[in-house]
Amino acid sequence: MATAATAAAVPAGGRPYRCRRTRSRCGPLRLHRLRLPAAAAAAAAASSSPLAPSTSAPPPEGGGRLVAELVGAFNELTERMGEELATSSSSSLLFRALKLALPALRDADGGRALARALAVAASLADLQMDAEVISAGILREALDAGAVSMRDVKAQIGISTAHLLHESLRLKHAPSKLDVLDDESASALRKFCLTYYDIRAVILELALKLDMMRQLDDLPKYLQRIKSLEVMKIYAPLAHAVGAGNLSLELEDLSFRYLFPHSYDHVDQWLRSQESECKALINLYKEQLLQALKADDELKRIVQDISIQGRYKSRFSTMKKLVKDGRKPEDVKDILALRVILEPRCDGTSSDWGPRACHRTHEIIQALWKEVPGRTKDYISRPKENGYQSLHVAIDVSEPGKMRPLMEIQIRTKEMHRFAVGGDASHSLYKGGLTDPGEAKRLKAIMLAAAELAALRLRDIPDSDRGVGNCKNPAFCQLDKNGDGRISIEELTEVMEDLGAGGEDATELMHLLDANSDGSLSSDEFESFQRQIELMRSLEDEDDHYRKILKEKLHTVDSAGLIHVYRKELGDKLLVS
Ligand SMILES: Nc1nc2c(ncn2[C@@H]2O[C@H](COP(=O)(O)OP(=O)(O)OP(=O)(O)O)[C@@H](O)[C@H]2O)c(=O)[nH]1
Ligand SMILES: Nc1ncnc2c1ncn2[C@@H]1O[C@H](COP(=O)(O)OP(=O)(O)OP(=O)(O)O)[C@@H](O)[C@H]1O
Ligand SMILES: [Ca+2]
Ligand SMILES: [Ca+2]
Repeated sequence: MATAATAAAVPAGGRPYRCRRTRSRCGPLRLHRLRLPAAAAAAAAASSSPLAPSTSAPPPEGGGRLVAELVGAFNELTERMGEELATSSSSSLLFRALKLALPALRDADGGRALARALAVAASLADLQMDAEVISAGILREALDAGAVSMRDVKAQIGISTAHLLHESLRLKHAPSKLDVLDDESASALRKFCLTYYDIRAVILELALKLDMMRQLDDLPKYLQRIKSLEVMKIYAPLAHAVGAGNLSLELEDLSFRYLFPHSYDHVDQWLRSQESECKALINLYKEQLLQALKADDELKRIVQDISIQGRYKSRFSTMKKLVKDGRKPEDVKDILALRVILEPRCDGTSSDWGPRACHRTHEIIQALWKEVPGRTKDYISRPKENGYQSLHVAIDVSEPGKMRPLMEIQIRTKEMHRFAVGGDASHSLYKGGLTDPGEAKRLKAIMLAAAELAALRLRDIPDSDRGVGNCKNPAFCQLDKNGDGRISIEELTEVMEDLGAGGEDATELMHLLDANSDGSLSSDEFESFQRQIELMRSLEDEDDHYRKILKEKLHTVDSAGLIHVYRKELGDKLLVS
């Protein structure tokens, strides 16, 4: 079964993932517990992949394995956060949180607890949350499991992380305040959450809910439905309200799947049957349109920047359109979608350069593709009551003998886009169940204030020669405590002890990685170790990918095979008896 995570062709909102190092892991959330099997190490040594470690050292065991997990998880998180958020203070905070969580969770729930904690942290990093929120995400599972205490968190991580954890524990019980989960009480509860709880803790809770929804198969059916209902009524709209677009889409799709499995299957089958082709088309059209717009002389004169976003519609959003007014699938005009965002030149003397650029873009589109008559909406000439401005056209991308869903193109200026995302016509109002523009403004102000305060706490340590700009390899800098450019045996022993391993493990790891036998690790030696860790993690990802495919394939065989025949026969027989 396709997951909601695969539904969006291109991240619809939020910022794209950025890879600082030349690694291939900047994709959807996949963070796993690191295993270092001997076979994998042999594969690493034999591999011609550029990721293959230059050292043929066997993979570390015991405490060394914990260090490898620590470094792998740390690298992944800082990479997902992006360079400007991963300040020296943030790196240090994350490193400490991982050091506390790893030994506490390593063996809990067969390793799944650690994988869950890291997946939550990865979601938060993808949402571009700060290191305090991410560290709380790492530790929440350990706190729930009783493996660390609030006192540990306060002492070893800091008061801000402890506060977020405290808030998120309070939030966990918020739905129990309701007797019935109807629209009115759900809306009141959402408002309550956004008013009385720390907004960053709300976001942490959303990431935890996403993780819970991804594991829902493990729960009994009735719990699956109760949890899905809560997510549908409370958490998905909350995610829209705080602007966590992709997260809300996935929450919606997952809860849709558990609440209405038959309807979900219908929509899923229809969307899936054309998904890969349509996603490829979106990327192709995006490129074609960008080239055409950039080549146009008139546009060149009045516009200084053009960007295009694309997306494939989610399962739940499609279902809503289909049932809204009983329309046919071919009448849903935004299954494929592009959005052109134009930035008029600032030296423009004429104030209508924005609208002119949008209309010129429309003409170029008309020359390129087949516009569906009567489906164009010009909210630029006639803005919506809430002030929303954009020009919408529907394009028929079918070919002879090949019917396809329609493609919507939204054309707007950067200014109009800002308003559609954060102004009175904001997406949080449009989708987030907020009815009052004042409420959206209040939320935005709270968000900005929270970010400002967090930035004060998390900025680079002044006068530090180990700030982000000076530290090419943050994991190395965390281990090289005295900043002399080498990781000594004392430094390695210290981290081992923090992870609950002994000094002899440090000696063993040093022996394994110290290629020139000078008794310490240079940055080059450490980078070889990191490449090895990276390779192991990519093998794990592949394994995970294959496992998903096999699960799906084997399930298909099951339902068409003997078990299915048996079940049907039994059902038929019971019916006539
Ligand atoms: N942020 C924001 N986006 C909007 C608003 N109104 C419309 N949109 C976007 O524009 C798209 C299409 O809107 P319309 O062209 O008005 O279409 P519609 O009347 O919703 O028609 P159907 O898509 O056919 O149901 C929506 O799916 C949104 O993506 C708004 O007030 N705020
Ligand atoms: N034409 C488009 N091009 C690119 N992204 C879009 C386009 N239309 C919507 N999106 C984005 O895709 C995400 C999901 O949108 P979705 O289709 O569920 O709802 P919507 O288009 O905003 O509203 P509606 O339910 O009325 O269609 C949102 O982040 C939205 O901004
Ligand atoms: Ca050192
Ligand atoms: Ca050395």
